[in-house]
Amino acid sequence: MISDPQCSTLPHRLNGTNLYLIGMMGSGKTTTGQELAAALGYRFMDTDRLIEQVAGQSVSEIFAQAGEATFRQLETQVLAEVSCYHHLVVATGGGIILEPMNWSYLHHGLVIWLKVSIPNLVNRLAGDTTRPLLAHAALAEKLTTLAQARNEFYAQADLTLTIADNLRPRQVSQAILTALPKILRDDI
Ligand SMILES: Nc1ncnc2c1ncn2[C@@H]1O[C@H](COP(=O)(O)OP(=O)(O)OP(=O)(O)O)[C@@H](O)[C@H]1O
Ligand SMILES: O=C(O)C1=C[C@@H](O)[C@@H](O)[C@H](O)C1
Repeated sequence: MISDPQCSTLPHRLNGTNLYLIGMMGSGKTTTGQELAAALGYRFMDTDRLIEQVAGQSVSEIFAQAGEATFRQLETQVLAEVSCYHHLVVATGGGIILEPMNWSYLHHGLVIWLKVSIPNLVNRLAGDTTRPLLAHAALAEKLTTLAQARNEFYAQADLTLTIADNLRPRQVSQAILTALPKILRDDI
């Protein structure tokens, strides 16, 4: 539940507007998104998990068997469907920001960038084998290269939250709740 009285009118002011979390792999979109959804009384969805349900395969299997281009098509298809609903917190795939068409769906809601330092991402993702773009690569170097190519797209978010390395998921969620009123638009 929302504990800060300043944020207690937030669910009403949001009026069901979806919140889309964007950011690098490991930035905490899923973990934080679940906290945020619970605090707002929203449903939580994760585009990677929805793609896996549609395809009947894991993200790694889709990349290996059908290739990244097919994964990206599925990602756009899933995002288009998700954007038809409301009262959702959506954890998006790290690369969803690369496809211009995806922004037309993301902008149906409010877009929040979880900006996490590369060393912190490395700590979180070391040993994780579920992210195909990080397989067979030196983790810090690969994450740095991806971030350099993507940060200009992540920066198109409505809200950027720079996450201190020691901030727990619940504190990140609380920081989003505190910052959201400042970016609420009149047209939502
Ligand atoms: N604030 C946090 N503090 C410490 N660990 C965290 C925090 N947020 C997430 N983590 C951990 O980092 C890992 C990655 O988190 P998560 O899966 O939520 O990231 P993600 O952004 O959804 O990644 P992806 O885009 O690859 O699915 C998990 O092990 C999670 O427990
Ligand atoms: O950053 C990326 O491009 C990706 C992130 C993951 O969430 C998955 O969407 C997939 O592994 C690709």
